[in-house]
Amino acid sequence: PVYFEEALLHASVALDRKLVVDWVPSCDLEDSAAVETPDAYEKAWGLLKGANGVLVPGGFGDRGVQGKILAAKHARENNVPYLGICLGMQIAVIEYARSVMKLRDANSTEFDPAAKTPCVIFMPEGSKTHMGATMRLGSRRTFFQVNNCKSAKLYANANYVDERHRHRYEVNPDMVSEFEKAGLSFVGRDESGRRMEIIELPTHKFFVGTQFHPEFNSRPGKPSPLFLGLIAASSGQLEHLLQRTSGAVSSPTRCIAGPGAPKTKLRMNGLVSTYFANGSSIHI
Ligand SMILES: NC(=O)CC[C@H](N)C(=O)O
Repeated sequence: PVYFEEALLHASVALDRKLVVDWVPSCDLEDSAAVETPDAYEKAWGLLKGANGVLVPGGFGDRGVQGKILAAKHARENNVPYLGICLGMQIAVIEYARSVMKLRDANSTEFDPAAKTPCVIFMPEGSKTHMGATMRLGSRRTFFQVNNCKSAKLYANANYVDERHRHRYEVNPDMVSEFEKAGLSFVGRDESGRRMEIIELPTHKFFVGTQFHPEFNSRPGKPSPLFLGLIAASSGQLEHLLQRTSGAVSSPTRCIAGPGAPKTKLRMNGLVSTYFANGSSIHI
């Protein structure tokens, strides 16, 4: 979780906004919590609904997954900026399949090995390419498929970007065209074109999911482009930022208020899980 908070901070400092991070245990958003722990349920939904942006980070196992799906749905339906990282991208895909495409059985085979509509699947070649290890790890290249999407603009219209990975499952490549027909764009892919790396909802203010972990490459003074996008979208500065990063504005104007300008309090929420523990812990 340290990486996420630091990446959020790097981006907030660059955009001159005060960051308020509320960690929401995703289990508390689930229907069962309304009955079993009503106070926690009220609190979790209050934080989520009050947030200017939502981050759902990575995780393993199925604990708290339903709560994360509800958070992605809330962000998607209410035009709240959303960044889903790794598992956070996979659950956004599952949510889209279930809610928008009416594929009620859609799931990841990580959570249900017998899923009738497996929209996220175990990477078949993982074990072969990594000498017995099943995790796809380390820096890999993502190629942008289109240059007018938000993430390509945030990465300064690069043709490709190298970011770090840590996963065993991936979007089912056989369902990609079905998703794209239903409006979900897969704007970044690996060199084969079969492995999905970045999703976007073009009609949404900022709804982005990445199979990679952009937080690992964020540094003070050199924030992750996608975290900048999340914070900018959460504080009404995305258009200006995109003009700057995509080169439409040539002079290096700051996209934010200068020193002494009043600060906007940015309240963000997220849901999260830590990397190694299961899904229900805390976050932004
Ligand atoms: N780091 C992650 O979020 C991993 C996501 C998922 N559990 C996978 O293995 O693909």
